[in-house]
Amino acid sequence: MPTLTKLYTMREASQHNTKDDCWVVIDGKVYDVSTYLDEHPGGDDVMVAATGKDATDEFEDAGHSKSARELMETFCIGELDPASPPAIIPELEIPSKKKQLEDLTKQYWTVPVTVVGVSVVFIAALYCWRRK
Ligand code: HEM
Repeated sequence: MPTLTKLYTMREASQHNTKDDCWVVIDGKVYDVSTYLDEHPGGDDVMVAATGKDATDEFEDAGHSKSARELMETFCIGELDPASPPAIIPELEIPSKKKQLEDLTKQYWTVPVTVVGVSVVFIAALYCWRRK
């Protein structure tokens, strides 16, 4: 009989990214390490920093022992949905054509308006000074 594994998307896993609620994704599996953070010999910060992405490389780079790997399995809550995107891609803000045009118009008007304004004040001051 096939085992029923709960599947999570990276987006879902990435929402658990605090010291009270921390999930890490290692080698396609999702681990809820919330209760282990305080005891983790590598510290809680590294674990929180490893959320929201595939942390396999970080995990392997730390050179975890066989017993660490066995302990790790006790925190496994499921697997990463293979159909979901492997990483969170921040939505790009594409400025609309109207906004681009507005910005450009603002830029082009600021300099001449400032120059004309300063010139008018200067000429007025000069005129007043000469009339004295
Ligand atoms: C379920 C996940 C994890 C478990 C159960 C776990 C467990 C452990 C254990 C037992 C050790 C002590 C050394 C050993 O026996 O290998 C350790 C050390 C360490 N872990 Fe983890 N770990 C996990 C995830 C991570 C992740 C995701 C990172 C990095 C992003 C990380 C970084 C480290 C580091 C840097 C050390 C070395 C600490 C030192 O020796 O100064 N661990 N971990």
